[in-house]
Amino acid sequence: MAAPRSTSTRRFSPQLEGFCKTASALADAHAAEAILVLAERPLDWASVQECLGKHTMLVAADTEDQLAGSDDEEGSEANFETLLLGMGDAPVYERLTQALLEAVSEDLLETGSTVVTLYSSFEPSVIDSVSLIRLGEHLGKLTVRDLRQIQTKVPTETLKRVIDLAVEIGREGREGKPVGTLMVVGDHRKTLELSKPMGFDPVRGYSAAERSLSDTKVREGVKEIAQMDGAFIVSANGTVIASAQHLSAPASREISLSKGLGARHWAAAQVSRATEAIAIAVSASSGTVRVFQNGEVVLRIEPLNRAMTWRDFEAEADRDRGAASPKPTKSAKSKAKTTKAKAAEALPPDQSDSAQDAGG
Ligand SMILES: Nc1ncnc2c1ncn2[C@@H]1O[C@H](COP(=O)(O)OP(=O)(O)OP(=O)(O)O)[C@@H](O)[C@H]1O
Repeated sequence: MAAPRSTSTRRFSPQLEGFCKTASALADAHAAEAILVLAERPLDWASVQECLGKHTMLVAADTEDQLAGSDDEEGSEANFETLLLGMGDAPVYERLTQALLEAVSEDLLETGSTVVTLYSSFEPSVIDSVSLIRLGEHLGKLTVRDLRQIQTKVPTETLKRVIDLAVEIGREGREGKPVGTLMVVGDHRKTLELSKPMGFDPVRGYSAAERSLSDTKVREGVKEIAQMDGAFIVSANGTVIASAQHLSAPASREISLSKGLGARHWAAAQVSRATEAIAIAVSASSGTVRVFQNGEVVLRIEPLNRAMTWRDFEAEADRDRGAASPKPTKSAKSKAKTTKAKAAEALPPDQSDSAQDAGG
């Protein structure tokens, strides 16, 4: 049984109280759906909750320690919905964005919600800022990570085009039905060696110009073909080389994926591990787009209800990739479940021979 967590060291300072009251008033004035606290250390959650009042409350933090006592687990003094970010030194703007994306993907917030956020922007670990964020406007302009940080031989223009197409497929589906797909971009010769047609390939026999993703008609055709089983193979210059392909890259013990991701996502992870290609998986069930490189998710884009635009990240272009890279995220609650099922999760559905091997 978990011991009750002590709050004795967590002061509810007059400053924190002032910000909580301000956040609550702001949420009332703008009919905000929720108040999100981005915490850098555990707070006196009971007092924070009391002060924030009746609003839906979320707390996001980088580590489980920082979230301690905030959720509805035994021994907690509050019942915030918690979001574990694991983003280390990422700037507050990125962490807030990730927290909001996570909240949307966990169905804690709607994509069009208005949210009041409390966070620390000037003095580390001290809540000193409050913002009113309209998610529709904010998240529509963002991706979780800067595309340019994906270091690949595939030109950014091609990647952007394929990812935009994937996002459209995930968001729009086809004729009211959700559609998932898989696109593998770059290193197409090696990718072809690891694939075989699943049946009829609709792009076969067309000239390269007729298969170029720079052409709107080709992109529309890809959306049609995406309803079929299998993967697209796209060259670095944005030409569709093949479609409806079954990928069978070798399993790697380095790969582990979140629970709930099935054969399509395992195929994406494995082909990106076995080749220099970038694999882009669109989940039919959620519309989420995941970009895989070297067996890992390096970018995740949630299906927002409006067109995504790409920001210019000049200021961050030279930043060290590792330091700037948010780790894969998960809410604290789903993480607990994930840990229990770890061995099972680490295996692709069709490779259940050795949990230890695959879990790495
Ligand atoms: N190795 C593969 N190569 C190409 N396509 C594949 C492969 N494995 C699965 N797929 C495609 O993915 C589809 C969905 O499979 P599955 O439901 O197991 O994947 P998933 O990762 O759970 O994705 P989703 O979230 O879209 O359901 C399959 O019908 C098939 O079209």
